[in-house]
Amino acid sequence: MAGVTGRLVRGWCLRAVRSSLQVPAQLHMSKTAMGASQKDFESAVNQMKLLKKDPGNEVKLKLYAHYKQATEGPCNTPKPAVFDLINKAKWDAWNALGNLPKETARQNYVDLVSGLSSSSDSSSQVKPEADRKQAGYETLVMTSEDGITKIMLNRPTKMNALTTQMYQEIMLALEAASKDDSTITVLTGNGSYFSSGNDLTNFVISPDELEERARRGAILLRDFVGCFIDFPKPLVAVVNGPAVGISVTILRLFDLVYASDRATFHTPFSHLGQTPEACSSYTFPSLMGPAKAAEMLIFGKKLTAAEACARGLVTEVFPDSTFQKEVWTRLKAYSKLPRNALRISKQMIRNHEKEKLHAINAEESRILQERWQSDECMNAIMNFLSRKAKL
Ligand SMILES: CCCC/C=C/CC(=O)SCCNC(=O)CCNC(=O)[C@H](O)C(C)(C)COP(=O)(O)OP(=O)(O)OC[C@H]1O[C@@H](n2cnc3c(N)ncnc32)[C@H](O)[C@@H]1OP(=O)(O)O
Repeated sequence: MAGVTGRLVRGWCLRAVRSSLQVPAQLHMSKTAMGASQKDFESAVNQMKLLKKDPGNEVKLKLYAHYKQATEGPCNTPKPAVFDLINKAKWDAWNALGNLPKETARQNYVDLVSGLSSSSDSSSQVKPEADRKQAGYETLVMTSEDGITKIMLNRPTKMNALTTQMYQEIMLALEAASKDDSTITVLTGNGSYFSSGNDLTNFVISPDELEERARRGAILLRDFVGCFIDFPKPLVAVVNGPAVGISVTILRLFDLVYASDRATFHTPFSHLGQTPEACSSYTFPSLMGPAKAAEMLIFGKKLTAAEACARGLVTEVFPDSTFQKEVWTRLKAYSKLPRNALRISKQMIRNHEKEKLHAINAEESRILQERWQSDECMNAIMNFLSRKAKL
C-alpha cells in the first residue's frame, strides 16, 4: 500500500473501537439507581464485539466518547496534535461530552448499541414498514403531507455531507416513499447547503481495510444510484443551497430540479483524484454536450444556478428570499394531479434508458473502487482533512 495512504488512515477502524471498548475485569456488576446497570453496560460492550456491520465513523466516535465518559469520566487528557487526525477526532468526541454524568453516558452507550443491534439483526437490506417507523432516521427528516413525501438531509453543521449511514437511510426513505400514498417525492437539505457531497471522513480507515472498504463503497454507490434510476414516482430536488459532488451528479436522475439563486453546482472530481458517478459520465454530455460536461466533470468548474439552468441541469431558479414559498406552492398544486397518470408518464419518459443507466452506474462504481485506493485520491482527502485544502 502506498505510503501516504498509511499516513492518512492509521489506526481508526471498528476493530480499534472494539478493543478500546473492552471492559476492565474489575468493573463490578451492580444495578445502579438510575438508568442502565453496570451489567447492561457490559453486555452492550460485549454486543459491540459481535456486531457484523460497520456502523460508520460518526457512530463509532459517539460510542467511543460515551464509553470513555462512562468508565473514566470527563476528558482530561492532552489534546492530540492537529495531524493526528484519528486521535484528535476521538478526543474531540469525548471532550464534547463535558461533564456528562457517568450514569448518563452509560445509558447513552447502551441505547446506542441497542439501536445498532436491532438494525443489524434484520436479514434483509430494507426493513419492514412498521420497523422503520420505530427505528426512525438519524440523518434525515422524513415527512409526508399534502400528497408530498419530503426527505430532508439533516446534518446542517456538516453541510449535509453524506455519510455511509446517510446513503443507507436515503435508500430506505426512497423505498418507503415509493410505496406510500404520496404523489410526489422531494429531496432537499436542512440549513445553508443542499449537500457538500460524499463525507470525506468516510475515507478515514486503516490501510489494511482500504481494499475491502473500497469494494463495499462501490457496492453502496451502485445500490444508492440504482434506487434513483428505478424510483417509480415523480422525484423533485429542492436545491436550497450549494451542491457538491454526488449531490450534483444525481440531479439528472430527478424529474424536476428547483434551485435557489444561492445554489451553486460543483463537481471537483479531478481535484479529489476521483471520477464521475451517478451516471453523469453519460447523462451530462447528453444533456449539455461533451464540451460543457468536460468543463464540469473533468475540470471542476463551479456553476451558478442560472448557468446550471441554462445547461438543462436545473428546471427553474427562484430568488432565495421567496424560494421555499414559491416552490412548495407549486409542488402542492402538482401533487393534486392524478397520481397514476403522473407515475405512468414518468416511467414512459425514463424507461427507455434504464438498462443503459444501470450498466453505466456499475462501470462508474467499478472505476471509483480503483480510484479510492489511489495515492491521488488519498492525498486529496488528507489535504482536506488536515485543512490544507478546501474547494
Ligand atoms: C459511497 C459513495 C461515494 C460517492 C462519491 C461521491 C463523490 C463526491 O461527492 S466528491 C465531493 C466531496 N465533497 C467535497 O469535497 C466537499 C468538501 N468540503 C468543502 O470543501 C467545504 O467544507 C465546503 C466548501 C463544502 C464548505 O466550506 P465552509 O467553509 O463553508 O464550511 P466548513 O467549515 O468547511 O464546513 C463545516 C463543517 O462541515 C464539514 N464538511 C463539510 N463538507 C464535508 C465533506 N464533504 N466531508 C466531510 N466533512 C465535511 C467540515 O469539515 C466542517 O466540519 P468541522 O466543523 O468539524 O470542522
